[in-house]
Amino acid sequence: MRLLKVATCNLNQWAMDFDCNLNNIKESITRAKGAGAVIRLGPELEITGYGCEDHFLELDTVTHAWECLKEILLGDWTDGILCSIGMPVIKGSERYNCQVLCFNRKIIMIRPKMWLANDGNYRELRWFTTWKQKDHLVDFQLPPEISEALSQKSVPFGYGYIQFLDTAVAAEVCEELFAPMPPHAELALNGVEVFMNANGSHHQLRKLDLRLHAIIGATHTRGGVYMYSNHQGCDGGRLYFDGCSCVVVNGEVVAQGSQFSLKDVEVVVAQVDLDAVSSLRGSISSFQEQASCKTRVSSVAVSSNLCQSFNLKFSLSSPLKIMYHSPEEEIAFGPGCWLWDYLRRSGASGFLLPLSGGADSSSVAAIVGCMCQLVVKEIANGDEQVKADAIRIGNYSDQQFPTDSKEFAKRIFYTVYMGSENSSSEATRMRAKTLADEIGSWHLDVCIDSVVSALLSLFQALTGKRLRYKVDGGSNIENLGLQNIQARIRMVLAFMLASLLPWVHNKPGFYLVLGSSNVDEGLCGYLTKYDCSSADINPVGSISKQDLRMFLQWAAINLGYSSLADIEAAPPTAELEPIRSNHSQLDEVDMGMTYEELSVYGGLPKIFRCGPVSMFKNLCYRWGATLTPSEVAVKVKHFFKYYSINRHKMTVLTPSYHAESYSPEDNRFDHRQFLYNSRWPYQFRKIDQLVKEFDGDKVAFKGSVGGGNGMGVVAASSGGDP
Ligand SMILES: Nc1ncnc2c1ncn2[C@@H]1O[C@H](COP(=O)(O)OP(=O)(O)OC[C@H]2O[C@@H]([n+]3cccc(C(=O)O)c3)[C@H](O)[C@@H]2O)[C@@H](O)[C@H]1O
Ligand SMILES: Nc1ncnc2c1ncn2[C@@H]1O[C@H](COP(=O)(O)OP(=O)(O)OP(=O)(O)O)[C@@H](O)[C@H]1O
Ligand SMILES: NC(=O)CC[C@H](N)C(=O)O
Repeated sequence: MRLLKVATCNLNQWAMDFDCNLNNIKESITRAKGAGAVIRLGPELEITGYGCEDHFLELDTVTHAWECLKEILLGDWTDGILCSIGMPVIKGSERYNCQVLCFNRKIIMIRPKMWLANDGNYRELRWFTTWKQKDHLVDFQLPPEISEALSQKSVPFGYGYIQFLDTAVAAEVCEELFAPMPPHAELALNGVEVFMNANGSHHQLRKLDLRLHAIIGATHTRGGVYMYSNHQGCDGGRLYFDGCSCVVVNGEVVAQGSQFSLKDVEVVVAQVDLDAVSSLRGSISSFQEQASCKTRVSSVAVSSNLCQSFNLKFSLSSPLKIMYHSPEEEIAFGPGCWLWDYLRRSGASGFLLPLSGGADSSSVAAIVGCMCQLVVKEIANGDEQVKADAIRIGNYSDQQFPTDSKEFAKRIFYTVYMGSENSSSEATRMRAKTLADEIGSWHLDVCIDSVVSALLSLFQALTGKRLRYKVDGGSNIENLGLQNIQARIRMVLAFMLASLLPWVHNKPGFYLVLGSSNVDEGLCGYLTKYDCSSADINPVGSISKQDLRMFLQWAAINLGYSSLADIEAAPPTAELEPIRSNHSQLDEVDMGMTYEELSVYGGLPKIFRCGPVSMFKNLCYRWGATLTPSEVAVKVKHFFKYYSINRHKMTVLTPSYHAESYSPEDNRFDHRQFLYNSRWPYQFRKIDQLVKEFDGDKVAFKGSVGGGNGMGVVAASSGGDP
């Protein structure tokens, strides 16, 4: 037997905070060594933080990374343990995203990333170059101060592996795992038994499965020990890196770290037998055949052993049942942990939320409540960092600290119901108050009518015109104007209260304003620009209404906020128009589309890259059992009209937690123009031609393809005629 103890970790790094990052790295190595591990893997670009973005273009960033690495190498951290440390490295004039492999106070090899992540949220090619010289390792001259301090002039740089006396170990950097031809296949044929994958991978609802499938697939049929390390937390942007560092042996998970946590450092250790890898490989004839004619990959020899031989002090890690969170839990814990990092790092003293008693703002309130519950639980588990942060944010004195989530919420969370004559239905007012009581927030109930009427009087004095709602005989313009005044006043009041309420209550600092518009409203623009959707941050901005409603049902039971069940059951309404016996304002009626339809529309342009015409064709298949092509055409045109006239609103969307692959967020994710010809003359004409062709025959497009979410199957090959 060749027994090996390995450690990987989740680290909560913060882009550009070198002290924080270095401390976490040192702590993780200390814990890995304490557990007896001989390999320690850390996440991608862990010294700088993954999300430094254009700071990577600054030479300072790379210099500071070397300074931190020097500090690690000058101490005893790497004694007897192979450490993979992620950082940027400049070689000649190019900058590479690297795993620096260190052992016994020396750098053994530098492995630059060969396939960069450059889609969706990722744009690594803006800062890094891919390493292309796959066939040999080159000599890298260490920067003079490093070289002097380590008494080491140069180090092998490039694609290759480290050959120890008793095993071979290689790095595979994040995206490389997901590439069509991942390096681990060739490395396995070259005898590499242990793979170290450093990641910067973000949370997205229902995504973990894809990641684990790739890791399991990497070693299932070709054998190997696959170590995966990821960041965990908000490192300064919209993404939440969702940990899940793990170790997989021959396709089975034997150690798995948490996906969501408030911890700064979590070390995951596994004890494995490398003979299980060689034995599996020896039993697969095709592996043997391909290995016998492999392309040789370069290696660096290290004359040390990593493994122990058979002994009874060493137990082997057994295969685990993989831990998956439900999507509802993902919504509670991902945004909850992201909010905590944001709060503790922003210097704010809490959050303020305009709480309407509707589904969206109530979801945000529940997520803050969940955050408070997580904080109290983590303190009870003995986490000193969370305790110190909570004492500072909650302004506790005399050795006090949070022990009850409602008491903690009272200190750090204001909720404000801002009723107007249209929204003061007793039902929504009471829903907001009951929920606030359940969560424990400091709740205020304000009437904004006097401010609204002051503005209307000013307008009348200025123009001589008095505005009327449509139900009172006013025009569309008046109707919208009246709604938007209320909506925007709420935003102004929210910011005023967030900055001044702490002063009123003798608390230090300021509160962050939370927004709560959801992804569907963003897509079709059903929100007032610069209203309460304009806040400091928004934890649900890329979550669909459908998912939020599921979350509310779950949270009513699992977070103990039972009033959320009533909130979920109420029909969504903006409550900006007067309620009359023959008129009440409902979102879906106002928008001319349902939230269910919006969830479908959302996926087609972004995930499946459909323009209006292929969206029409795909929906003919999906909805053909119940709608004629001309009815589908009307819906598609309606969506694209509102999508395009309101796209400008996405440019000022409040920074939101990224949770969905169809987020329309314009700043970092879904890059599109914001001035459109909203008549789409060319595309709509094409749709009309198709409608004429098919409606003429009265062909019903029966047999919706795919089922399930139904958008994938046909859309992926978009363009096929129905
Ligand atoms: N192409 C363009 N590029 C840049 N900016 C452009 C623009 N076109 C208009 N604009 C600007 O946008 C303005 C129009 O947008 P906006 O002021 O939002 O107003 P608008 O989109 O006309 O109305 C807001 C809509 O949101 C609905 N709503 C529903 C539920 C809740 C809430 C709520 O807020 O609570 C609102 C409300 O019923 C209404 O349908 C224009 O006055 C102009 O300033
Ligand atoms: N009466 C109110 N009191 C406090 N805040 C409000 C009120 N009405 C609206 N808001 C705030 O403005 C945001 C946008 O209002 P809108 O009517 O579009 O609600 P929504 O997006 O359907 O959200 P919700 O489901 O929370 O009502 C709300 O999420 C809420 O934060
Ligand atoms: N940093 C990366 O290479 C990201 C890889 C991949 N797109 C992920 O989300 O995991």
